[in-house]
Amino acid sequence: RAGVTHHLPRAYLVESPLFRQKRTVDLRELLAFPPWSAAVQGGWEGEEDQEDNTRGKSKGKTKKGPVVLTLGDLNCTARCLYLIKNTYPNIQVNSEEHANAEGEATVWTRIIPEEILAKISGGKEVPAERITVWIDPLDATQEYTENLQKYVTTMVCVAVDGDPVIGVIHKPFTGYTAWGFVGEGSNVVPRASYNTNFPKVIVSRSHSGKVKSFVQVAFGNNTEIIPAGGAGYKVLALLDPTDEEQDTADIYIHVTYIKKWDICAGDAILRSLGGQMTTLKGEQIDYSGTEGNKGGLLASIKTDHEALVKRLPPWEENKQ
Ligand SMILES: Nc1ncnc2c1ncn2[C@@H]1O[C@H](COP(=O)(O)O)[C@@H](OP(=O)(O)O)[C@H]1O
Ligand SMILES: [Mg+2]
Ligand SMILES: [Mg+2]
Ligand SMILES: [Mg+2]
Repeated sequence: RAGVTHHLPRAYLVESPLFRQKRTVDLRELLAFPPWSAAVQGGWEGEEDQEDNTRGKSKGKTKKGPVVLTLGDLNCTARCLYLIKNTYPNIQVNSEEHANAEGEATVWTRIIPEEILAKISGGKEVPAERITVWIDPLDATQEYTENLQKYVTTMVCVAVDGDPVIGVIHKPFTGYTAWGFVGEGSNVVPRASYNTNFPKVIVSRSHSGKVKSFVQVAFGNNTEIIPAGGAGYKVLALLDPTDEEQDTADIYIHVTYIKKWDICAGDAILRSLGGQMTTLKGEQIDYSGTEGNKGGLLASIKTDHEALVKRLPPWEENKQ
């Protein structure tokens, strides 16, 4: 018996404020997470004044404000991982890029800015174990190397029990940011209407597989197909973002393998607006566990999504 006396009663631990603080997360804290909170709040102007100024160097000005160097976002990966893991060891963080976060001394104060407190009500406490964060510091890498900057985004997504809940898609070269919080709101809106009889379909330009014939079988040989880079960019094409450099489309289809950090943020934003992103068989995508999505993608909004799924030809994952 003597050996167990040093154990504190479990009830004591669970009631301890310290214990609770580390194990439940107010989801609004994650929307307000410092590396992207400036973007969520609508601008990068204050960025260089922030106490913690490691996010990225200003690379000159556009009429919409400073352009943030994409390398800064890669650097953010290390900080993001470190800050989240250090504060909430039980949150699962999956990021496309890995960097050594040693020596990162920044502290996350977890203060939620007034603007977010005003827009999103409380009661969003979730046990950390149920949260998975997906980070894509650079989406449309191929296009970035071709200097096609309009396609480039950085994305963050928070999933709870595998469901996408918060999504942020930021365009570092124009400073535009779209975010959505399922059940709470979004700073972006859908367009007034969508043509799904003869839809304009946006698809990958560099990982296309056999998407063209797939789309033509589904919607006809004259279907307008828009090849574009970036999964974040293609989701924004379904909405009405206040960003000039943006194609528009009625649906987004992807037929090859894709990773969950590429799609979770777009899925969350679409869901926050009543839209849907599913596999080509119409299944919800689970944003916990493994990083790959093998079922392809169909994204739509203000549309009978199931009816679209029915119009798609048979699809086999290993034939793309
Ligand atoms: N078949 C595939 N295998 C792995 N990643 C893929 C893929 N198809 C698309 N992706 C990734 O999904 C994102 C959007 O692709 P696309 O621009 O072709 O539509 C890109 O993310 P990254 O640029 O972050 O790597 C791309 O690498
Ligand atoms: Mg990649
Ligand atoms: Mg990506
Ligand atoms: Mg990437």
